[in-house]
Amino acid sequence: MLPPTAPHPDDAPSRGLFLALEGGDGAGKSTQGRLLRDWFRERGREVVMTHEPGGSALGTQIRQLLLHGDHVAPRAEALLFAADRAHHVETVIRPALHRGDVVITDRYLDSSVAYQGAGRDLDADEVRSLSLWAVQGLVPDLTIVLDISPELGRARRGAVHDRLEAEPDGFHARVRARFLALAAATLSATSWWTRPRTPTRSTTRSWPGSRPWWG
Ligand SMILES: Nc1ncnc2c1ncn2[C@@H]1O[C@H](COP(=O)(O)OP(=O)(O)O)[C@@H](O)[C@H]1O
Ligand SMILES: Cc1cn([C@H]2C[C@H](O)[C@@H](COP(=O)(O)OP(=O)(O)O)O2)c(=O)[nH]c1=O
Repeated sequence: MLPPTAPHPDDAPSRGLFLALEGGDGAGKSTQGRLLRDWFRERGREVVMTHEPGGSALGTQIRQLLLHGDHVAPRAEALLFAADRAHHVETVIRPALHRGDVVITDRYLDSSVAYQGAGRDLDADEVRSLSLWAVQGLVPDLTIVLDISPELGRARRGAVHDRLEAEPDGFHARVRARFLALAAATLSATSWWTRPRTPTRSTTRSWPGSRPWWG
């Protein structure tokens, strides 16, 4: 496992707010992200809405390889998601937080733990520490996990499937179980040493229709 890296000097407590939306495919992350963005904008905050994989120009190319290319070996897959995340944090997320903006990302580190660490046959702790190394310990102030069953997720997505979405329901069931376990472990075990004052919190709530989950 990779050793912990020193916190990045830009991650001072005075920076912006970093929120991550996580969950299975079709859980409603984009929908809730837009509602959250509007909520903050109505209150005068600058909001950067972004996503992984592909939240940067380089990331767009990595996304193509990951989601629409041929077979990718599981370890190569984990490294490519981590590379996308490293570049995304360095060029998009950290500068926005430094300006004091609210950053809302559709997927972040927990997606790698769930998809590569539980969906694939990789060690989840190793996958987490790979990503923590890639982002120099930057964890969200709040992670919101939206829960969905593999069956409902598939029904919502319709006929179009990328390489990960095309995995069988058993894969998505393992991913779901890991997301729920991450949400249950309200304070992530790794966040306290990276940024003790702003630990990652996770929660699960169901919500009716397309209302915001906090409404
Ligand atoms: N609460 C909800 N109830 C029913 N359908 C929803 C709900 N939230 C989102 N949807 C629909 O499900 C589909 C996937 O939603 P989306 O927000 O794109 O999910 P994700 O970003 O997690 O893949 C979309 O067609 C969206 O309109
Ligand atoms: C960020 C991330 C995503 N993924 C997967 C989850 C999704 O199946 C896929 C793409 O993300 P997704 O949010 O579904 O993108 P979109 O809604 O635009 O299609 O990548 C991982 O396997 N590991 C990761 O670290």
